[in-house]
Amino acid sequence: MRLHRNLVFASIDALNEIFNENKYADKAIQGTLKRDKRWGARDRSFIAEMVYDIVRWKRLYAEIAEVKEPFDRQKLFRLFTVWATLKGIALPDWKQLEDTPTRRIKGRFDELSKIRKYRESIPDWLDELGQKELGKKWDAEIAALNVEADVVLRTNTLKTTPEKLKAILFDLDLETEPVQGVPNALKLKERANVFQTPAFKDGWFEVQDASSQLVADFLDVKPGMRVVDACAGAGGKALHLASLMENKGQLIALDIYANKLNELKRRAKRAGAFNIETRHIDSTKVIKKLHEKADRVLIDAPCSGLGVLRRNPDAKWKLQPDFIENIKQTQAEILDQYSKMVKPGGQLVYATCSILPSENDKQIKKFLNSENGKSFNLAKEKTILPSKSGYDGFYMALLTKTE
Ligand SMILES: C[S@@+](CC[C@H](N)C(=O)[O-])C[C@H]1O[C@@H](n2cnc3c(N)ncnc32)[C@H](O)[C@@H]1O
Repeated sequence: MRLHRNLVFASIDALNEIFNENKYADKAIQGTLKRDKRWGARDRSFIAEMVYDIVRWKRLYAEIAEVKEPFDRQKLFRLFTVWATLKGIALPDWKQLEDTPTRRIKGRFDELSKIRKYRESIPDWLDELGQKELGKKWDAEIAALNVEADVVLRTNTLKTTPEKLKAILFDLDLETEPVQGVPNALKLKERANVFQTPAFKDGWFEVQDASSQLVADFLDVKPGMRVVDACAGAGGKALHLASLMENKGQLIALDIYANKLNELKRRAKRAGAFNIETRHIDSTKVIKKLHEKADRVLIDAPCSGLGVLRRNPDAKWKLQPDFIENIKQTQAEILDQYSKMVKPGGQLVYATCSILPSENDKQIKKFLNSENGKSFNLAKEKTILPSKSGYDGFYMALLTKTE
């Protein structure tokens, strides 16, 4: 592979924005890719791959390169030389790359790979937390969370079928395959930007990981029901729920952020999902008005996001232990208060994209032992681990409220 100067320099700029200006990796990459219209698909994937890799392996590469934060441009180039050397890419004779000790890089990589926190490139606190929560399973999970995620589509059954979607994408040279156990999912055989396709613009599919697609199914909604999606955000699961409800009945999408609900409305229009009503949670009244009114409630709770590190590698560096402690408190409060919206005999799903038991089954156990939780029974629960499934880490529990 020949390294192109403008692509490498643009990637270094993106890394500077991520590490020194606190930008999210996906936003920094998106902005960088817009810079030069002449860049083709290969150039774009080079930038995305290199930047994501260096973000993902920041700690390991910095140890190998013997550089400490803050990373000025010279240090960023040293991280880049580690990346290129480990990938077996011949380095050009640019002055920024002079005196790269290639053999030493490989030696240090072998040495540091013996220690998990370096091998998996994670902060000390995260390694300790993972070990404490998952014990022997942590090794395999953190390794799986460092693998680049597949692109999975969810067919919008309000507009088409997986078979038709597969055929339409095939005509665009986008090959897909079904995902076992996830009926409306199609996995891309090769990464591609699917957002430019007419099928996406016409609302035939959404990009949604296979594990995430199991959440709406878990709630067992039926057309004509009143369903509340209590933490709807920009609506990934709400759109899925609307399609399972065949646009019949009422789907009330709540969130504390109005801007996310606006995005949901935009997506719903594209998807042809007409039974969604958004309500901004700007006071406790919004929840009180819905007490005992819903056949089904989905709590897709705010969480650490540790199950989706594959697609957000910079979360390793942005997450803090305090945030996780606070979010657990929020999860408990949400379960306590929002469960009141379920009708007697109705059902509730609590879900997270975390692999930590303290955010998942332990949170549910605590709720079931609380005053409000006493009227619920655990019908079933599912923990999806990335090492076993190959998809994102998720947890979901279905609770039934007594009549
Ligand atoms: C995991 S995300 C939801 C993702 C969304 N359901 C989807 O499928 O695209 C959690 C959401 O909870 C929202 N949230 C945080 N605190 C909340 C609260 N107290 N009440 C309701 N929503 C809350 C966040 O704004 C965020 O959109």
